[in-house]
Amino acid sequence: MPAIAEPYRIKMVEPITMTTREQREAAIRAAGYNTFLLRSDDVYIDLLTDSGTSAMSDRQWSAMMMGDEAYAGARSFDHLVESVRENYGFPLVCPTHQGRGAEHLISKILITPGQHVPGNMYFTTTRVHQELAGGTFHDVIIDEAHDPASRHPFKGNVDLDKFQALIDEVGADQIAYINVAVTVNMAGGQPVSMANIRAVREICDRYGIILWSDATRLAENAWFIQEREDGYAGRPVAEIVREMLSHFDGITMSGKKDCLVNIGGFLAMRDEAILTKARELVVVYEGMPTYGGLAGRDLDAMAVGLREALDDDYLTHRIGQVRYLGERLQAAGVPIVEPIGGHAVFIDAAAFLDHLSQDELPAQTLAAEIFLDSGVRSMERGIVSAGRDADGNNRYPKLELVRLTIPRRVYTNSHMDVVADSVIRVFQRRREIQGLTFVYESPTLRFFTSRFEPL
Ligand SMILES: CC1=C(O)/C(=C\N=C(/Cc2ccc(O)c(F)c2)C(=O)O)C(COP(=O)(O)O)=CN1
Repeated sequence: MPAIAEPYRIKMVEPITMTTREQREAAIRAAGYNTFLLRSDDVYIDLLTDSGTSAMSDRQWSAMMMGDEAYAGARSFDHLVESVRENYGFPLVCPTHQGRGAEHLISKILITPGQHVPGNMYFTTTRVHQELAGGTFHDVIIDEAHDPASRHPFKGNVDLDKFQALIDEVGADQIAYINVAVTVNMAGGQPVSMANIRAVREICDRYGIILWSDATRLAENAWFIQEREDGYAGRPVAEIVREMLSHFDGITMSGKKDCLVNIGGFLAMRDEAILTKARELVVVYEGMPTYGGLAGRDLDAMAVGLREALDDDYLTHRIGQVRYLGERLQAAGVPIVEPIGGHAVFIDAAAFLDHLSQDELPAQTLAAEIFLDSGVRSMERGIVSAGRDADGNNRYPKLELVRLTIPRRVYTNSHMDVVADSVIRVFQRRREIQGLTFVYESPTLRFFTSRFEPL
């Protein structure tokens, strides 16, 4: 892909400082070898997450200054609704503090305890809210998604046979809804094709099953459709997003990704009955239906950001930057998930540290080693993130990954070079690296707060 310069100029900067090896050794020990527990000041280049870490534009900041902080019926809510209608095509919106707020509401609304919820690979907060509402998650993603080396162009696709088999097994009436994430975070930021979305829609129409989307990275998904799917070359991303979403009954949205804000989320839908239930619940868990746990200024920033995230030049640069980092690692022989995803480069930690067993926590170990080498923070997305099953046994995911997650409009390719050089240095001395073991294991979403020590 031709390198393009940032389609913006920088108007404000936040100084960052490089630490010493001694400072980093003390910091990672204090953090229990868990990058989630590091202090921001101890981190040089922060690739933990693209969630809430984007840089906002001058248009977003100025919209914030006009935020309406009325408790009820604020103009800011109207601005968000107008932006969702215009850009996503959904008439009804219920704001929440962030994506999991929306996941909480829709799980309670659509799931009757004992029902089943198929989806294209799990995501931690999505699955936990489905389970808390009494649902059982079933992974219906195509097999290629679980193979880091497979170059399938749409690894996020639903396996239609798996979906049909679940319907045949439990009955359509026992399927609360199917949740199609665009892109698929845990598979490596992998997209779903328009053809697959249409095919899932046809099955849902045949059986009367609700088709929902986790639209958190929908703009990046649309950019991959433009790049890879027949008939979409040259079509604006904004148009592709509208077509994608036209097939869904509604979405949960974490605005902290493809709406370019630091906090925010929402439910968007067509069915008034679902909105009515969402409004009954949102006042209990988030706030009035016109603010949903957010300040008016946050709603305005999200209304502007969701439109900016659909810009073709912005997306070509953003995805190009992720690809630049991935290609530098590939050139050095570092094993990564292919094709390179939209929001992150996912290192195949199992291949990288193939002398460690999964019980020696390769991804957790590698994330700590990269931080020790350079102060670059990444995230474990392997056995620790997968957690334990209902019987209390460790889940053993096929993907044991370290995610180098690129915030939007924050770093330059010079920072990407620092990251690549560090990962390559660690790769060159990988045989010296020993694993980690739990010293404290949190019972819920353990990757956030567990602590470890070297074996
Ligand atoms: C595809 C999807 C997400 O990626 C997502 C969040 N993502 C995060 C933050 C995070 C979440 C859960 C973790 O185990 C994790 F370690 C990191 C992330 O870094 O990727 C949410 C939830 O949106 P909320 O964060 O606005 O509530 C829903 N759907």
